[in-house]
Amino acid sequence: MQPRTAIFDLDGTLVDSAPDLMGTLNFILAREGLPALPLEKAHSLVGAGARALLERGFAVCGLAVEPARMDVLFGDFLDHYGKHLADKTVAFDGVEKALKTLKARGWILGVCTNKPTDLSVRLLEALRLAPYFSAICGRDAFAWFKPDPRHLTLSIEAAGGDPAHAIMVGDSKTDIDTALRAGLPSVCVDFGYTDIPATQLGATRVISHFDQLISAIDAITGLTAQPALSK
Ligand SMILES: O=C(O)COP(=O)(O)O
Ligand SMILES: [Mg+2]
Repeated sequence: MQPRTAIFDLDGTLVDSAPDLMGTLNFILAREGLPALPLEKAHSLVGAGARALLERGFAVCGLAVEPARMDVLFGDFLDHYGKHLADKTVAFDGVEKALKTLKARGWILGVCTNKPTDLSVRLLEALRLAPYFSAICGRDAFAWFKPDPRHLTLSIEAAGGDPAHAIMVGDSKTDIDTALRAGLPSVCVDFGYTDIPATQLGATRVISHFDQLISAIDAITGLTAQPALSK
């Protein structure tokens, strides 16, 4: 059988990174004399990359920032976050067990995230998850990024997989839209960072814990096998 590829989103899917992302956002806001935003705000702020997080954070505080000033703040954000990216961030429960099981079954694994590639690699290394992945492709890895489907299809190819035999696992509208545009099935976790309920995003399957990932994937691969079986 053709090896299959599972591509994972990072923030809100594999890792609960909100405490460190929001910690850095609040560090920048405090420096600008603005009040801290609560951790729960991560649901509406995280998902489109660090720059969007920063811009959205200032917008929530009612402040429009000039692009040139935003460039400087973004540099400061990356600098601070880079030093704190694994302070409080942990993998979601059951992640490593699920990755191990998929690997043992011969699946190719990869990451497709809107986080910068270098930070994504460093975070996954700090959490000892990097060795599971054949490719870790951030927002800057290609000329396109999620929800552009080429970020996903190129990540699959970078991992050595075939987009015709792949699935996306994510937590947000961005991830599921990307999978839909690429014509791929998807699994959406319902514990990530999104204001829209996971069940409303159009994913093929929704899971509430990584312990449910393997059966969700089995159901999807069973579904994709059905047309061939009925021929
Ligand atoms: O950090 C972000 O805003 C996005 O990251 P994700 O694509 O891994 O969810
Ligand atoms: Mg995410």
